[in-house]
Amino acid sequence: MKISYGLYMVMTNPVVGYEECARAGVRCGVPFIQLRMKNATRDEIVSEAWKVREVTRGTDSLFIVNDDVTIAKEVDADGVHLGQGDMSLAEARKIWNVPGKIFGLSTHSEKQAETAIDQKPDYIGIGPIFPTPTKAIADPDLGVERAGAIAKSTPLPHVVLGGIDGTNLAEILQAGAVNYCAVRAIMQSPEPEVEIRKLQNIWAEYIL
Ligand SMILES: Cc1ncc(COP(=O)(O)OP(=O)(O)O)c(N)n1
Ligand SMILES: Cc1ncsc1CCOP(=O)(O)O
Ligand SMILES: [Mg+2]
Repeated sequence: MKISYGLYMVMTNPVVGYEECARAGVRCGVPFIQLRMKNATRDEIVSEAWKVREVTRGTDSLFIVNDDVTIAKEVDADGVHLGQGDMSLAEARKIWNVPGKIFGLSTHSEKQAETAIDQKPDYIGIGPIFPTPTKAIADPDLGVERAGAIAKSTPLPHVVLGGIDGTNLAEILQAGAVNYCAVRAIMQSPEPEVEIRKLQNIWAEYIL
């Protein structure tokens, strides 16, 4: 799994719709595209998940389903992302025991990032960096320096998130993060491709 790639796109309520947003991500070569539909029925999620599966199949974009390993398995996604309050990675791996599938895990503190190592996720999420309305009950924000320090010290691949946009991405990279999600910054745009490319350009200028 790539370790330094920049943007990991999490799709929650994109104004252009999930399928179109996924197409924009694929056109931009975004390596991970996550479907994160909160407050939707299982049927609604499965229906969108199949569309995103078709859009991403055979492309450079891996398709990750949030929260529910049974949906990830049903639509033959490339991976699942689980939080501290979701099913454990061990349980999810029992349900979806297919080599090569990606299992991501959220962390919200130094301790959780440390504890994650034994669970052997393919990557960890680290956040939130800033307060965010995107997650209904978000953990306390870590701030830029603390999130960067966790990103630098963990031996696991990471992606930081929470309140990231074009105005603060550079300072977040400066603090030590390499990969990041920006949810509202992309989802609220009628032209997600434009926003994705802006973020990718900042990252490329900073990291490459
Ligand atoms: C890449 C990535 N990192 C963290 C999260 C958050 O997952 P979780 O803590 O389970 O919260 P919800 O997203 O389910 O509300 C994520 N989805 N993706
Ligand atoms: C799902 C999640 N987990 C921690 S912060 C977050 C949401 C980040 O969204 P935004 O980029 O809109 O602040
Ligand atoms: Mg979750």
